[in-house]
Amino acid sequence: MSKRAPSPPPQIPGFEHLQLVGSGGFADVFLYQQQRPRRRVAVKVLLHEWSSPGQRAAFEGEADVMARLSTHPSIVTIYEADVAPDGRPYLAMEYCSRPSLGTRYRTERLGVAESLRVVVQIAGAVETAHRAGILHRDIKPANILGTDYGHPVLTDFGISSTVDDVTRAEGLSIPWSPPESFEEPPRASAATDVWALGATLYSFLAGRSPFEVPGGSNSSAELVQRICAQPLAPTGRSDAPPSLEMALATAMAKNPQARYPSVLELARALQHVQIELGLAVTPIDLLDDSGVVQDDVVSSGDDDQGTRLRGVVSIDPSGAGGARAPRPAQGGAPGTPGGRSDVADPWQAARRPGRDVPPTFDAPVPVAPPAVHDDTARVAVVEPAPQFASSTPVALVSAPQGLQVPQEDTVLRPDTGTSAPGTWDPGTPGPAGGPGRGRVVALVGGGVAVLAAVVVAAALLLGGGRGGTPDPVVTDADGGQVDGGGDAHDNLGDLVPSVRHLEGSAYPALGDAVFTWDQPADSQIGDTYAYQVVDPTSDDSPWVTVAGTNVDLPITQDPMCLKVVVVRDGKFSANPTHACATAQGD
Ligand SMILES: Nc1ncnc2c1ncn2[C@@H]1O[C@H](COP(=O)(O)OP(=O)(O)OP(=O)(O)O)[C@@H](O)[C@H]1O
Repeated sequence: MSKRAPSPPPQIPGFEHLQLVGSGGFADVFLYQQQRPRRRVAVKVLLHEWSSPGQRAAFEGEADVMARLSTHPSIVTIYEADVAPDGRPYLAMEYCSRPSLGTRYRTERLGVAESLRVVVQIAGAVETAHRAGILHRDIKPANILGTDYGHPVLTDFGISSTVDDVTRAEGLSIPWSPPESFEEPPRASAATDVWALGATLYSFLAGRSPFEVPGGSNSSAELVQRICAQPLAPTGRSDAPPSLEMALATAMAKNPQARYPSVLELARALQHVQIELGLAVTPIDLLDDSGVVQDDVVSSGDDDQGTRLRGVVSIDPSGAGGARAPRPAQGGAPGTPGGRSDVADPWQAARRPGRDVPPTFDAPVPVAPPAVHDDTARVAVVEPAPQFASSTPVALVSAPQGLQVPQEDTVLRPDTGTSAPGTWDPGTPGPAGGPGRGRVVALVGGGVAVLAAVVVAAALLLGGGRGGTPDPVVTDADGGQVDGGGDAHDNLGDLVPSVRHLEGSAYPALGDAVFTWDQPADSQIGDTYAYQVVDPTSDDSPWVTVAGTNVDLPITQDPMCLKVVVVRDGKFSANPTHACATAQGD
């Protein structure tokens, strides 16, 4: 936490100051009452020292990007951006009344189910940003806020990048930063966010950041050294399956090329874990089939946009449609994320669909929930119901005695290297002349050299999921399928198609219901199916795999409704087919 005193709240016409919410490295956040419309808003005010005319111009550009992204359900909503009468730029945004994940993961034992759900939701936000050409670069628990409705929302999209001095704007939060952030010059790409999101999930599960030693010394220098040179330890959660530990190890591979090639791929792997655990599969919210969120956001060649700094970088949105493929960045040198080759990277090859092992479904048996299922964030759900904050009490656990919590704030890089303002291509080293890493880098020393050798075996063992968004196929009132359950097409790349013609007949007198369905149009040898009885009071009914195309079930609900997916090579239909059984007379 910042040790400085908060700045005075500015007088803002149309807003009435209520109280301080918190202080960060670059800004203070205040709660204001907006007059028209009347609502509470969080106002983030840049400190005076960051408020030069150029910085204000940068701020406006950044606010525009933020506002566009903020239509995403997992990105904080921006209401307006302006300059207060005292000269400080401010952003008025949705006030998130729930505690941030940064607070929660230190004080609660977050369940596996909730942790997965939150991270998959946030992954949709990050992937959306990537497709718009924006890297977040400061993903961490504290930057995931909780809305009034308990939804997790990502914030802090490069607020520090609104400053037109790259050297000063350059920031990072060490516990969640990947090794390449500490190189000289630093490198940033989508892989940076993949690591940070993985590190965030790890933090939720472990109750500490990944390279923090409980009770030990956790200085920034020691953290950097461990991040760069030490293998990632398992979370230690008995309820985290090996596939989840493997997903974390892959997301946080030292070598950026050994990580998931996109945040979307990480999210899919986590969906796969959800399936394995019998949990509801959290949708990945993306905008459209093309993957292009905005057509006029930063694109390659924006080097002259000097006011857009580190948070707004050009990546190739055109790669988004084929989201499984690694995103080629422009001009990246061989061996850098931008220069990585789809062919030359054995780790990416190992992750390709069809080569993932092991498949999740291999026998027609119920997939049991985890033995220790401590997710208390159960709420009545409508399909699907991503919730983030617990509506029921959770066990509070105190921080271990003697724990030295590392510096979690976004910190400026401690150097005075010259630099030119502007965007930078994530496929190339950092901003021109790059801000030096000073002491941080010096501490890293040769540690980075060992990166490629560490942890990469994880990729070979990866069984990451490749499932899609489980929007159910709509059924009519009689339980008949409206959509027809044909081949699915969504925004997640190539997909396993859906079953067709799912129909159910309930026989109350006999106490059972029979569901039948047809194979997908392009059925393949080895296809199996999984079904889930829809329970309106729970989101974690088990998925059960079957080889055939019908199932006879005892009636446990009225009506009896079923979701069915095709299971192919460990992947599953992007769109589960959904139908309710029609009651028969006899
Ligand atoms: N929209 C919001 N609603 C409620 N609280 C918010 C909102 N935005 C930020 N905050 C809170 O205000 C405080 C300051 O946020 P800010 O983003 O400036 O800094 P930070 O993320 O804590 O630090 P840094 O960005 O320097 O790492 C944090 O406690 C954060 O949770």
